Amino acid sequence: MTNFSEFNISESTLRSLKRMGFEEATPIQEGTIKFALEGRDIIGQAQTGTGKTAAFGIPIIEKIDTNNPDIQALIIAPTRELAIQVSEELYKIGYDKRVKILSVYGGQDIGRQIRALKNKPQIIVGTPGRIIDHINRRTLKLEHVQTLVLDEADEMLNMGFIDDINAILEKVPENRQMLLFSATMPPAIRKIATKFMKNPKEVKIKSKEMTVENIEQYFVKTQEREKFDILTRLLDVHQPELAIVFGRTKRRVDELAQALNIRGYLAEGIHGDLSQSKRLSVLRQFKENKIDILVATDVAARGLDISGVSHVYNFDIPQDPESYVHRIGRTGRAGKSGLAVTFVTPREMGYLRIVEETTNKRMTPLRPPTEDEALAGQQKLAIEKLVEVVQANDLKDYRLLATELLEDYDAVDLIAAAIKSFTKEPDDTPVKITEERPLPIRKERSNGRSGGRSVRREHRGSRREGGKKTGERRRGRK
Ligand SMILES: Nc1ncnc2c1ncn2[C@@H]1O[C@H](COP(=O)(O)OP(=O)(O)OP(=O)(O)O)[C@@H](O)[C@H]1O
Ligand SMILES: [Mg+2]
Repeated sequence: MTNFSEFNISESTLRSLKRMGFEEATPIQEGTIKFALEGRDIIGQAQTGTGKTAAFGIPIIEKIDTNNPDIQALIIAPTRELAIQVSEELYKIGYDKRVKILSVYGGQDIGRQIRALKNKPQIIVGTPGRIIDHINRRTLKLEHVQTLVLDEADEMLNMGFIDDINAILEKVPENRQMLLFSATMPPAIRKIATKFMKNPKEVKIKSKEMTVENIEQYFVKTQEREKFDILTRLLDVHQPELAIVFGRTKRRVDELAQALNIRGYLAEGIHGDLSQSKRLSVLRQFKENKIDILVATDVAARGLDISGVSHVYNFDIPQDPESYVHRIGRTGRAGKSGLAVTFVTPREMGYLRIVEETTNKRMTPLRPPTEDEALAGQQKLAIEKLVEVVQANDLKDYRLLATELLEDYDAVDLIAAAIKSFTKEPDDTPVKITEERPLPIRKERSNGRSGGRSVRREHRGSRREGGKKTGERRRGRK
């Protein structure tokens, strides 16, 4: 690995990187920064959580002329959450150089964005729909853009943003540099890329598997109606630091979040029908550990970087292997370890095999924990909490009471009672989870890795979230 100081980058950026704790470049950064600085178009593919944001962010910051008030770089991302996250990372990289960055996305007051645009940002990070909106209002001038980035390019095309992206491309100078990044690059996107790009340099970080090694991957074969109890037992045994549970539909996510709360877990759902402010507040609560479990549709999968996510549960197996890669990639980021469990009904085993074929990695079958094992998991946590209280050494006001109690009761009974009261015992309060129809029966992909696209489109309607309430357009869906 190369230390950032060995790249041809400025002192100010090096200082910012150092403050961020970045010392060595990750492989994708090492493979792309030099070419990006030279002005080459790039198609960059590397596993989830391996620093693709900085791979385009560092050269962009380097190239910004801070004396020039024009918008010099435009980054397009599929969701607002991601647009915000990318702008934050760029802000950090450009901190010492004092680069001005603005994010624009649907759901946020446009007047406020228009005022912020007057403040002459040099980099814009935005979602396609809102960028188009600003172009139409003539509040966003892109004629001096030198670098254009599509983060999660394949997802934006899947979401039907191709017309929007075409329209945006028409507004940026033809001789701009274009950078395309994602962990998955299905052949269709390469084809489109070559249409838009000039002699792109393809940088693919070679690895045996498409998913990172440090994620342990399991599957549980189970009937639909048993999934929820298995999930709660797994949560009890695993005791995740933070977990994401993915569900197939918005209804599923709402029901799961509610059911988890009924059973005593701190969970919140996130999906495209929620208001912008609700989505952001849920995400903030999750980042601040005020909730332990985020229940999400694929909306939360792409690109989000939340430290502390130790476990990912696919309550429903995703319909296409790319989604799987991005979903489980929310854990095991930046070299940390993670664990992913995918639930699969017997009829859906074909999908599991397709995922494995694509990722080139087999999932280990996992036996669902028993109720006793779940209880043992919770008791272990209770003991940890109890010991923490003891170690905090702040029991002065309780010692006398304890001594008095010990005159009447047995010491072991008292401790057992304390553990019991700290233990979240398995709970079978009835919950409502509407059964999802299993995915249509599928045989293994016949033509290897490249056949996913058409299948993905067919079932689009049932999986994807509509953009109606979100102010984002999703065209191109027939
Ligand atoms: N050189 C580095 N040294 C240390 N940490 C890094 C480095 N580069 C990036 N990171 C950190 O690694 C994490 C993952 O980076 P990033 O979000 O860019 O991954 P990604 O490749 O875009 O993943 P995804 O495919 O999920 O979008 C972030 O927290 C980021 O700050
Ligand atoms: Mg990313």
